[in-house]
Amino acid sequence: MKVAGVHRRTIWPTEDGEAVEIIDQRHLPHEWRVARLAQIDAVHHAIADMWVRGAPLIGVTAAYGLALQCRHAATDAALTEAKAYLDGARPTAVNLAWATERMVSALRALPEAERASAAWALAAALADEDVATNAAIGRHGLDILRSLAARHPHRPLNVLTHCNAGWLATVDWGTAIAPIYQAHEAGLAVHVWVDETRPRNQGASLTAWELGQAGIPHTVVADNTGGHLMQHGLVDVVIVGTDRVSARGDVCNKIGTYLKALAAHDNGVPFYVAMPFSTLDPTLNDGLAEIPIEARSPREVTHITGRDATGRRVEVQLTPDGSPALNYGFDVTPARLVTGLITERGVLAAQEAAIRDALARSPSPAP
Ligand SMILES: CSC[C@@H](O)[C@@H](O)C(=O)COP(=O)(O)O
Repeated sequence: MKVAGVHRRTIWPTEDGEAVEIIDQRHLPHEWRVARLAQIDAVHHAIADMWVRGAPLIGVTAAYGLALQCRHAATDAALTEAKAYLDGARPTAVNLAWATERMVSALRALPEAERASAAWALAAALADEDVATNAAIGRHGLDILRSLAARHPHRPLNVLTHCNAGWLATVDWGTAIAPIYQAHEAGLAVHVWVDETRPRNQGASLTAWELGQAGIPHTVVADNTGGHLMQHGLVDVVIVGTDRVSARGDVCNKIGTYLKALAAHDNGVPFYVAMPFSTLDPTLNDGLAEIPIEARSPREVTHITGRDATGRRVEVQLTPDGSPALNYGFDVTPARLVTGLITERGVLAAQEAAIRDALARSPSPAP
């Protein structure tokens, strides 16, 4: 994706090879800040405190964290310890454990002396793989958008999305937003309804910023607006990302996604989920019962951060002193409400047989 006309990824190794750099997303959309992560502790903190966020980007960042740690200790025990430490940074997005597992299982097969350099190369390969995967998701999703747009040739296609499953949530392209980028590049007129996504406002601050950088028409709406828009025929399709999908196709994503799926179902609006296979958790079946849901600080609900009239970043309190708040980060949408899963291997029904068949059938696209 281009920022001010320059193509960038969301994570990259430094020229001296001593660290990785990331965009500190806490400061967007008002300030562009890059942070250097040179130790596993810094990587853990950047994930837990959401300097980086979005399931695929969390995974790749953790892979680099493991690679940095390998320079200090690369025994089997050290790898296991580093993996457990990083996996604990955020519990819901399975891409984190997926990426560290890919790293550890490949590194264990190597002599200890070769592990540090191999780990760095492997983390870079995972980053490249993420880009190729998301580009493929974009191509498959574009086919859906084209066929929906053909029903309304004289107006833009209205897509609603929740949270940020765009470029900033991955290494490049995004998952749910990748088809929108590709539609825009192909000259298909698209307009995006962007849910603000309380409490951390990833839609209002990140998705809106990304789409603005790309020149894609969009409108930010309060989270409660989607149902009304759908009742009035103003949404042609919903596309969201996901943090973990169970074997039978239940989809965990940012809190509030389930309500959008219910509204879409009630109004006959297709509800698609963009899912790289790194987000599939084939060990779980009943997503509602089994997917761990991250509970974050109540302060994210009681307070809100933005820019004041002087341009200063400020945090203000919304709630009365002493009112308790609860902050679940994610919810689960049952498979029956999902029209289809847009994956790098094609568009699948959110059903166990289709998912397992695709898992067995074809490899992920080459980086
Ligand atoms: C391609 S990102 C998919 C999901 O990770 C995304 O939709 C989401 O819920 C992100 O949540 P976040 O808490 O900002 O990490």
